[in-house]
Amino acid sequence: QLYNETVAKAFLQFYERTAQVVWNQFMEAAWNYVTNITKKNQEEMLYKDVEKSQHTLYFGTRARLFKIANFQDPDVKRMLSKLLNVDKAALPKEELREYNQILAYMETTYSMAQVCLNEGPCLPLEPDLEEVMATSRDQKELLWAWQGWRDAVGRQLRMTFERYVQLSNKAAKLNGYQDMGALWRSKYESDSLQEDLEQLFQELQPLYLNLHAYVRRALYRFYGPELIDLRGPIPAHVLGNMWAQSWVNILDLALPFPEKPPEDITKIMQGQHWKPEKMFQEAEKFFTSMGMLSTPPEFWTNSMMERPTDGREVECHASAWDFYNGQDFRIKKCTEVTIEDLLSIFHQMGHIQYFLQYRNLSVIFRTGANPAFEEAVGSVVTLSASSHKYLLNRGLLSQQHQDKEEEVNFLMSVALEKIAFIPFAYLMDLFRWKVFDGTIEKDMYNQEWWNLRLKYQGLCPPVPRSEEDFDPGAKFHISASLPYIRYFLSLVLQFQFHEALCKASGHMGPLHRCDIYNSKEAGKLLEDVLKLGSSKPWPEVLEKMTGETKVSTKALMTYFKPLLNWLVTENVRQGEILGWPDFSCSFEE
Ligand SMILES: C[C@H](NC(=O)O)C(=O)O
Ligand SMILES: [Zn+2]
Repeated sequence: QLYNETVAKAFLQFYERTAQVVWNQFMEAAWNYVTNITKKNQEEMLYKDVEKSQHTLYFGTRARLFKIANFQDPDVKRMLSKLLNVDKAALPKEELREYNQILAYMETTYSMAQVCLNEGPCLPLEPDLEEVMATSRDQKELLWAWQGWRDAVGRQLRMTFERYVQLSNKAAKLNGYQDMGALWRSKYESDSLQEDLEQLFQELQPLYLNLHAYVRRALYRFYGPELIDLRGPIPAHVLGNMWAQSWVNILDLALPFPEKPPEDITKIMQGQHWKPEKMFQEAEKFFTSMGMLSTPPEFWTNSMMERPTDGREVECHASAWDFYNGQDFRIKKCTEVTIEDLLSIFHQMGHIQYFLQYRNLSVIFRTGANPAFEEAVGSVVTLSASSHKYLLNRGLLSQQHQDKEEEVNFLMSVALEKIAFIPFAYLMDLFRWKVFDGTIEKDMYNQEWWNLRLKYQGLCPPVPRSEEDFDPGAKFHISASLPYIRYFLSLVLQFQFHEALCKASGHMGPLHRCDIYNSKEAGKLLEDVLKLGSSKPWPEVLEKMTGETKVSTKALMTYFKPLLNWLVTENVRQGEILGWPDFSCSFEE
């Protein structure tokens, strides 16, 4: 028949040639906008977005004409089936324009928002408000930043978000999905995704509940009973982070052995006059030390490594960019010289390494095996980069070895970053899936958000919230319409990868002491996986790396075993209550 496999191959080649051009032009326009937010650049980006959608729709509708089921070549079948989902391009022209304007408005409102002091300067999120949340120990100042940020962002986005949900669902339905949450979940090619995720979450609960109880005690010691209820949720503004998604900045309050504080790597970096470019070079060097690919010259000339000082408005949230021409790859980050930013750069450089490894695949396959793989690549390297062995070897620590107690302190610092993150990363899309499927009605957005924050994270807002507020919008990924479950799955996956790569590198001893720097064997294993992009179903790719076809918490639990033992002993000694039976938030009394 007319649309046979031979025709399909020619069709896909035509797609390939045209997509590279159209996507590259869109990426350039989008980059120009987020690194110089002006009306003109927004218009240019919106125009290129329409062109990209027209291209997607043209090929998506024609892909439907092929009887894919009868085809032999697995790549042809997989490529054609991926073209069938045209996402927002399915919307009628006028609604697509409205949708793109809404997306730009939400993301820009977030990026431009500031909180103004009564008399004097207005502070942006990065680096100022994040610095306050990380370093202030004055709960009134923390509340000012926490509430100010939500007034400046969330409240402005509430109405727009309601329309965003409507148009998202309309686009999803036009692609044959129940709602946008179903379309987002389809990227994982699994009909048991939600059950599997819940299972992973349940397995990690003991670790989280013990950490939560222990940190609550530490905060109680510092802030006292008027702020902290030892049987209740923790107020969300005293955990060292604007969204309480990472608690690493309150390590000083929660150090298991305070008489053996870890060296302050940020101070050491600043003492050694590190600059942002050196931080990027350090991250690249990690990958080349494993025999993996180095970045092309364009990366160093075109990236935005610091917030510009020429008055330009930019989107500071860190991200890695593929320009789909096999040569141009960039990172955008408002870098500060801190260890937190160094590890964030390792994470972003992991995205770049993925882009480099799969750049010769069809554009259709130039994504991670699933979105969590993309996030796990950079994060698995940060597990080595934050190890004592690596930091010592790179001159960022001077103390030769860690004794048992210093090791518990180290594991606590990693847990405050990784374990604290688990329930946050899980609930972000639990919330949005329920918003998209209608379980959460628009006049319940904020109270349902805090119900989930209470249920999963054991947090309370520090002051009463209302439906005038829209606190979810105060998180980048919600204002930027970026799915988040990828970070939850990546949190588990990165330890599974770490275990496999450490084994390949010949590492002996505890998993948390492993550092795969300089390991060509680990590099080869990782490279063979990244080269596949999304050309194979991700269980096959996972099996290639780890020998397993399922995501498993085993490696994560192995990594943190010494800490969990210490936490359980400590919590029993203190008679801690795990969880928050006093579930009301203090101001409600
Ligand atoms: C974890 C996630 N990282 C990222 O966006 O790069 C975040 O910042 O919330
Ligand atoms: Zn990422």
